[in-house]
Amino acid sequence: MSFLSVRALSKHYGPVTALDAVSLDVRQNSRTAIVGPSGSGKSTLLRIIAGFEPAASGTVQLNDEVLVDGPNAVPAHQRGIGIVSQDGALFPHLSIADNIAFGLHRRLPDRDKRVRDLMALIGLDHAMLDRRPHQLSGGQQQRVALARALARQPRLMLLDEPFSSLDTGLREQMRQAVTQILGTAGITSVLVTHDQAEALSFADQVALIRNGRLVQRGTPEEVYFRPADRQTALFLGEAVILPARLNNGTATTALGVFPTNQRASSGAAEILLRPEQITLCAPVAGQPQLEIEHAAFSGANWTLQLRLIDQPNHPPLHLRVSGIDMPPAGSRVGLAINGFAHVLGQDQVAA
Ligand SMILES: Nc1ncnc2c1ncn2[C@@H]1O[C@H](COP(=O)(O)OP(=O)(O)OP(=O)(O)O)[C@@H](O)[C@H]1O
Repeated sequence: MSFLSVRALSKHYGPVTALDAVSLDVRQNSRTAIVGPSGSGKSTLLRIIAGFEPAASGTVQLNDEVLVDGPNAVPAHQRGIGIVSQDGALFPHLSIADNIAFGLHRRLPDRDKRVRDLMALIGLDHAMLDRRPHQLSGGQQQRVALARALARQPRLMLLDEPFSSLDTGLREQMRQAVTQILGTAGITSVLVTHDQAEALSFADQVALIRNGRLVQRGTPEEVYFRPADRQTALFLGEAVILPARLNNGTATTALGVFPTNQRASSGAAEILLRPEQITLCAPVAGQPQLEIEHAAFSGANWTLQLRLIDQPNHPPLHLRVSGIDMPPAGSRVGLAINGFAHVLGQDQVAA
């Protein structure tokens, strides 16, 4: 049952088609991440849902209430939607308490208590209530922005790249904290990000947009291991993509014969393996053998360049693997493949 329903939403800026008939369903109490390259239309979609931008055509419904029907739209402040943007946009001249209370009615009897409860929810000390935003760290300011948006008890929370101004460690920490806060508050949320790892770890549904079109949506595991096409595969993470000949549920490739996730397909195709599916092993007679040409250590992983020994014309294979005892450059190895190779479709949208 869809809580937020977007149907055939289109938007043009002069000759630019920012959104081209995008449809998306979001379940209540779920977390959706909209991911895509820069300029793909993610923020435009979020801004139309929020009511900051009119649509050319299409509809948006929230809990069966029509918010957008072509150019007709319910005003943003009547939608019951909260939004947290990249910079948080706190009012610099107001205290933290007043920033959070901004959305609450002035005569609300338990106003102070609501503010204190929200401070507790976002994990900030009450002693910070009298400070101004510039006296807080970037991560703390983003928490306050979230508390301010939560104060209005929104039906839906929109998060527009809310972690992108934070540095890596804090980003991860904030992502976990926000996921937990939204879960505790039971609020349906939609996150826009161009960071695929962020999308995969935040959401229970990932929607991938390219050139204004929805290319794929599914669980993080579905879109990562079974991407719709080559571009999507490469966008969502590191990928080993190989030409293959399909037959009866197997793919014959330069690296060997693997089971595929599409029994019915046959003929020439490209298959995808994620680096996590590949491990190095001792060379096996009768199986393709490889030589390690370069091995670069980067802490948790090694990045290897491998040469197929019996196929001098085959391009080198680049692989990220983990391991403590890495054989030195020049060593011969074999590869073991875990799970299924995914058969890639044709790219859905021309680049
Ligand atoms: N106000 C505007 N006027 C003209 N063109 C716009 C406007 N806003 C967005 N666009 C164009 O619409 C397209 C989609 O932009 P949008 O901001 O939605 O992309 P995005 O996926 O959010 O990108 P980013 O990740 O860089 O923020 C882009 O080609 C952009 O240049």
